Amino acid sequence: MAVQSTLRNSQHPLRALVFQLLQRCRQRWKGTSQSARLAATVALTLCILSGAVGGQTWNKRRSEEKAQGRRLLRRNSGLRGKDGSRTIFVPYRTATAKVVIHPTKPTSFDAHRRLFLNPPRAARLADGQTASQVPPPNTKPGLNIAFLHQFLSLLSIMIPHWNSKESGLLLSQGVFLLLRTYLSLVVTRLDGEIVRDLVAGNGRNFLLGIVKWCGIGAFASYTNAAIKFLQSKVSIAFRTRLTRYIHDLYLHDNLNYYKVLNLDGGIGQGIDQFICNDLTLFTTSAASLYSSIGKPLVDLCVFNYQLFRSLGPLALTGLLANYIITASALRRLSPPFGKLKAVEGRREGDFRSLHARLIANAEEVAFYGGAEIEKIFLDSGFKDLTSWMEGIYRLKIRYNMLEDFVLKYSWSAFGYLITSLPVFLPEWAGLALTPDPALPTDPLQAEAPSNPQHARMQAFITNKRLMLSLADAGGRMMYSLKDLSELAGYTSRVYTLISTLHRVHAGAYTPSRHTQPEPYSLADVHGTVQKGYDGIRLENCPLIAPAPLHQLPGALLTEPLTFTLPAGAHTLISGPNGSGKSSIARVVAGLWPPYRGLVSRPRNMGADGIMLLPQRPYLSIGTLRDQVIYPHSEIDMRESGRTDRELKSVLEAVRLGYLPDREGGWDTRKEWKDVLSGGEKQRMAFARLLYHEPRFAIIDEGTSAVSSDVEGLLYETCKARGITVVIVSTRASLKRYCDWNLTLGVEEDKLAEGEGEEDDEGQDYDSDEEAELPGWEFERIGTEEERVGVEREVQALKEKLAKVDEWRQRKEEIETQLGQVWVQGETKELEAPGYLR
Ligand SMILES: Nc1ncnc2c1ncn2[C@@H]1O[C@H](COP(=O)(O)OP(=O)(O)OP(=O)(O)O)[C@@H](O)[C@H]1O
Repeated sequence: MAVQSTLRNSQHPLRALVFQLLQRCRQRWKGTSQSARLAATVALTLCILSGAVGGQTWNKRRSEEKAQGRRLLRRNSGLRGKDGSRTIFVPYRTATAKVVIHPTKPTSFDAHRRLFLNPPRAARLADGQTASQVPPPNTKPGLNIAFLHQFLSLLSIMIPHWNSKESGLLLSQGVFLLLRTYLSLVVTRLDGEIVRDLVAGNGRNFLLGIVKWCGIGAFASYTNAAIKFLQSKVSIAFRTRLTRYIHDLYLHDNLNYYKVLNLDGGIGQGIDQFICNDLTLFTTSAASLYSSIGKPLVDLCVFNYQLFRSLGPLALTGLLANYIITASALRRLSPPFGKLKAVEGRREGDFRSLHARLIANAEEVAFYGGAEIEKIFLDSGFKDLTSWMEGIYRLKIRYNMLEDFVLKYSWSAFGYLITSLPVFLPEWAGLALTPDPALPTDPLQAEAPSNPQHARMQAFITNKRLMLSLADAGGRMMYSLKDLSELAGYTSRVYTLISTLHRVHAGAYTPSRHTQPEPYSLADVHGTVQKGYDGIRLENCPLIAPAPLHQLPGALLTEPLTFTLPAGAHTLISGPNGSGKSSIARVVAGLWPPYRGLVSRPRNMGADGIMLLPQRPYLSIGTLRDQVIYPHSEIDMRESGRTDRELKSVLEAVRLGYLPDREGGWDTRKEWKDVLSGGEKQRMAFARLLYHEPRFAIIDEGTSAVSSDVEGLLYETCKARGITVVIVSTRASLKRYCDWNLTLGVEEDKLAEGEGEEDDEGQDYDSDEEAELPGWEFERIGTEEERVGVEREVQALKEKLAKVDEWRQRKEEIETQLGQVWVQGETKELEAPGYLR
């Protein structure tokens, strides 16, 4: 009995609890009166009845919802709630599943901005100066305070309230994790008992032990499966929260999706890699962290305690010293996994964007036959990625060798040493040597082995298993440290994405203290945008093409513009290529910031406001109907009371009335950008214009691929529907549809002729720097001056035409003279010229 483990002395707490509860219920039932039992029966009957009625109502509502879901799914549509939420239906197995999406509240963005744009000084680590660079570029992803801050900031998005779904999932996972540790303990004890009974030749107890083993095994398997399931659920829940948050911020009305790529430039072009890949890796890693660190931590505490009881304080001290020494050695020798993972993510993103580029421009590349060169680009992108990954694997070899040796072999050798303590040094062994008389007697105690050999065997097996479990827990803990470093890398990527989006959203481009912003950089924006003006107005507004990175200065394109377009002032914006015509549309749409001056425009985009048709026609995914009503969805269309019949008349107005029949109806889904021709795409853009009927429309080269007979019809139809058109084009012939002409890129000398006139309008051309810039002219089409000019031109042409007969006669004379020379040559060969002789 000297080395008998005390594990067998403690009563099963679960068994005791169940027993106690059953006892209490039995006593209560016996003590209740007849009337109380009657009341309970009536209450139970009522419960069953109301449950049945409720169930029926629920079932009816559910089948109605299912039918509605199927209908809406077919139409690519959904429902909109009063609180701004959207209910959509997605295919799920053979039916549909209802998904309610609540938009992120603006106040949540405001609350989070502090976390993402102004982290505590300690969390910035490398650079406390640069406020607009969060995290600063030289902060290395790794296990440091910055990581803690970044992770907690992301956690506040992933678990917004203590009573959210994610907290519930984590709690249930925690319960299962504890249960698994408890079951491991039970298995450990059972293992010792089975071996003991086997060695003692106690067949009945041995078989009983095997049956118990199988029962516990089944339960443990369920527990393991439940833990994995809950881990995946947590990962998906985290990903859903973060993805929706990022989508709300990215696709905000503030046009962050354009600005983050074209103005900020902080995260390059690979934002899709951040959202689709890095976010998944981060959430998977974060969800597994809970079980991969939580479980070993609990195991370590419980198993250490059991070993302490079994093997004594010396063993515990040895174990703890072993952990501390090996953990610090591994940490010191481990490569910077966080940083390596972050760079790998960026290279993956670069490679992915090369493919995305090829997909988007497949036709153009095919026309040029550019497969070879594109392959070189792709191969070199892939080479960059693989050479980086090979570097990581090379670094890992050394570390994995060390890790394997330490965690598998040196730890088990150490374990044998520890478990041998009671054998070789019984006086150092644990509390098992002095059984506590106060402990309740185990029912199996009676069967405790009387043979010290068997007892020693049992204790050894139990302790060995405990040591193995402990080594396993410790090993997992060490592996988790590596996972933690990788998580730091993913965290840094996701945090960088969200902080950049917040920076773009808030326009937080303040220069660092004691420094001046670069002129015309994003920190030097002083213009004003006035929304709600019934027209388009620019006042002293220079056109500046932003630099690809927000710290750099932008490029001035023209002198400051001043013009006003009220309703009905149809205008042509013309000028040479690259003079900044489309840039005016960008400034008005809010894509580019107003660096100086004032920009006024209607408040709404679309109906009763302003609409801009881009130079490259865009066709969205979805049905044919979705192409006409874009950017409306079918929900918006139905809510505004529009019908398919109206859509048909809109298509007829742009000479596309044949499309619904040709394509098989309004609900047909196709890759429309490949189905429609260039001219059809442009006419579809006009169909959208006629559907939305804005007050103002800026049409950028909107009819360059449309046949000339339809071109006039499109503009005239727009004007007839009360849309004020602003045509951006290099073709002066479009003047005929306009009343005003804004010409950009006007030569300096031509501008000088009208300088006095411009000065009267109060424009400022004094600056030497600005005087070198191309100028502009804004004039009315069809003025007296222009009419006289055109008449003079016509007169000149008439005079030239009158001379045509005279010139024709002269031409004939010359031809006759030349013919004579040739006739001479027919009879007698012409002599060679003198210089050849
Ligand atoms: N996103 C951008 N970032 C930086 N510069 C840009 C950007 N977009 C355009 N530019 C530059 O701004 C200048 C004006 O471009 P814009 O597209 O307004 O010219 P445009 O007059 O419309 O030309 P085109 O007649 O060829 O369409 C060009 O030199 C162009 O290189």
